[in-house]
Amino acid sequence: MPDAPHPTDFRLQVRALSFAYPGQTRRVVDLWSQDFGPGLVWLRGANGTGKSTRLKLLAGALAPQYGSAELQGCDLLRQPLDYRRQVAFVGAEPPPFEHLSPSEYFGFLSGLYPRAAVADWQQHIEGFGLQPFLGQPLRSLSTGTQHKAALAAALALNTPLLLLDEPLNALDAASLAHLRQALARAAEARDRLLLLVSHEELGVAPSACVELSA
Ligand SMILES: Nc1ncnc2c1ncn2[C@@H]1O[C@H](COP(=O)(O)OP(=O)(O)OP(=O)(O)O)[C@@H](O)[C@H]1O
Repeated sequence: MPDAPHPTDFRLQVRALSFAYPGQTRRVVDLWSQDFGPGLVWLRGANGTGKSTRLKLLAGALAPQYGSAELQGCDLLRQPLDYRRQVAFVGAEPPPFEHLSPSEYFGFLSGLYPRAAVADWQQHIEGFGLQPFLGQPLRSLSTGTQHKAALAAALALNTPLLLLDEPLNALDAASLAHLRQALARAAEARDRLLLLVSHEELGVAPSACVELSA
């Protein structure tokens, strides 16, 4: 008889998720079904295979025309607030709320996400060298510094699902080393998933790779 699932086990089920951008007939994501367990999963594929679009769909930032996803028993479409409280996403765009400083940005988000941890935020501030920028509006910071602030905040929210789009891009050596430590920890986790898209080598062993074909 199979073991009963452990209460902390992680589960994301994607079912027939389908999406075409407005005004286009071609579906960039077409009936995508996939089961994900915990750890660090690398979503790979050639340019234009819809990797970024898939992360945005799973983040709830784009609405699918068909299909859905279930995260820890919460349905993306039927329970959107409960679902989104379990997801953090860092895309290619600068973080929203550009008038806020990194400290205010994390303070705002930590009120929305139940597992956000100030101690983790401080550890990522240090790892990404963000101390000098904590009080400055995000919009006044360089693109790389904004990206690091977004990564630090997303990592410190400790959501069951963390989605990162090209997180290694444009990072200085010390920040890259810090992010790689975080990726290595994510690969060991049993109660959460870090799903990432990267054209760069990760520098750590992922738990699994998902290869998309054109
Ligand atoms: N906002 C948008 N409006 C219309 N089409 C879009 C939009 N964003 C992406 N696309 C199109 O959707 C397709 C998939 O794009 P997406 O960025 O998801 O692919 P990707 O696999 O992440 O690509 P890459 O490896 O180049 O980053 C592409 O053909 C792209 O031109």
